[in-house]
Amino acid sequence: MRIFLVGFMGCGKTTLGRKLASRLSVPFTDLDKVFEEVTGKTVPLYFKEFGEDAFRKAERDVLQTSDFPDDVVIATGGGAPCYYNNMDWMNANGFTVYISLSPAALAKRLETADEERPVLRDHKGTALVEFIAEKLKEREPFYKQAHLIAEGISLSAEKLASAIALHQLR
Ligand SMILES: Nc1ncnc2c1ncn2[C@@H]1O[C@H](COP(=O)(O)OP(=O)(O)OP(=O)(O)O)[C@@H](O)[C@H]1O
Ligand SMILES: O=C(O)C1=C[C@@H](O)[C@@H](O)[C@H](O)C1
Ligand SMILES: [Mg+2]
Repeated sequence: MRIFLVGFMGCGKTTLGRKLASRLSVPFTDLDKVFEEVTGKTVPLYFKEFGEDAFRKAERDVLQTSDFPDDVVIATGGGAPCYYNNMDWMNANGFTVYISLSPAALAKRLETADEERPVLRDHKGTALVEFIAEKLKEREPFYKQAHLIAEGISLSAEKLASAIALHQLR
C-alpha cells in the first residue's frame, strides 16, 4: 500500500513515518527530501531564491510526477495537501492519513524551529501558537479529506499500523 502522511509541520510525519515504514517493511520517503533531490536545492533555499508561490508549483510537480513505489510510506510537506489538487491526487493515488495535533502541542515541538522551516520564521512563544492556530484553520479542511484521521498525541507506529489495518477491513 502507498501511504501518504499529511499534517502540519511538527505533527510527526517524518518521525512516525520512518518507524511505520520499518514496521511494515516498506521503504520510507520524505517529499521535502525528494523535492531537494529533484530541484537540487534545499526547501529553505528554494523559498529564499524563488518565493513561496514558485515553491508550491514545484512541489506539486514533484509530488505528481514522482514514480512512487506501490508499497511505501511518504511523509509529505506540511503545506502540500493545501495547494492545487494535491489532496485529491494523493487520495486517488494512495491511502492518506492526517496526523492531527493541537496548535499548543505543535508549538511546543516547533519552538526551536530554525531556518529549516521557512513558513514559521520569526514566530515565537504565544505568537507562534496563534500563528499555528490561524494556519491550521486554513489547512484543516484539506488535511481532513484524508482517508484516516489519527490523533497525534502519544501516537506510536504500532497504533498507526493497527488503525490503518482496521480501516482497510471496513
Ligand atoms: N511523538 C512525539 N512526541 C514528542 N515529540 C515528537 C514526537 N514525534 C516527533 N516529535 C518531535 O517533533 C518535532 C517534529 O517532528 P517531525 O519532524 O517528525 O514532524 P514533521 O511532521 O515531519 O514536520 P515537517 O512538516 O516540518 O517536516 C521533532 O523535533 C521530533 O523530534
Ligand atoms: O507547512 C509548510 O508550508 C511547509 C512544510 C515543510 O514540510 C516544507 O514543505 C516547507 O517548509 C513548507
Ligand atoms: Mg518532516
